[in-house]
Amino acid sequence: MSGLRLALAADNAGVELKNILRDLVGDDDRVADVVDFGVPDAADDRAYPRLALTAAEAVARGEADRAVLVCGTGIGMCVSANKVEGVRATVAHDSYSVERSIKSNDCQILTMGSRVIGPELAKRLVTEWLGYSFDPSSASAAKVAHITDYEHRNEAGASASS
Ligand SMILES: O=C[C@H](O)[C@H](O)COP(=O)(O)O
Repeated sequence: MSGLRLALAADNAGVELKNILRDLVGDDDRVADVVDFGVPDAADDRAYPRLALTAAEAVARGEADRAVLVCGTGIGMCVSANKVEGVRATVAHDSYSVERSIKSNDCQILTMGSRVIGPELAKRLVTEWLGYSFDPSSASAAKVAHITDYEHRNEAGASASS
């Protein structure tokens, strides 16, 4: 895959790792553009949902193809981003989960916890993550479509069992 437009965001717990990852992806030929939604440094204490929702909305609008979001655990960023319609976000700190988040689940957003993972492993995982793409002709596609269908039906008041 080439020409990815990436969004990045972090709260003050994750900003140091986010900035390290920004340098990494900025040097990656597979990345066409990087938008950093902040925070710029640890003095900025905006809460993680504000950063996550801003970045996830950019993904939902198609302004970014994918995003990497960092907080202390990755959990708050993940929970927040998943509230945005059309977004599939996951926290992942291991190689297999990172791979399957794309190949099985077509997740556009990877979240990480700076208090969970070290910078070198995080850099390696993001480098791997950039190399994966979802195959819309795979058996996984219908499963992901079920999620999307639910979102659309839920707008109309349907239930998960319908
Ligand atoms: O999931 C939340 C993040 O880890 C955040 O960086 C820290 O949140 P807290 O201050 O509420 O623990």
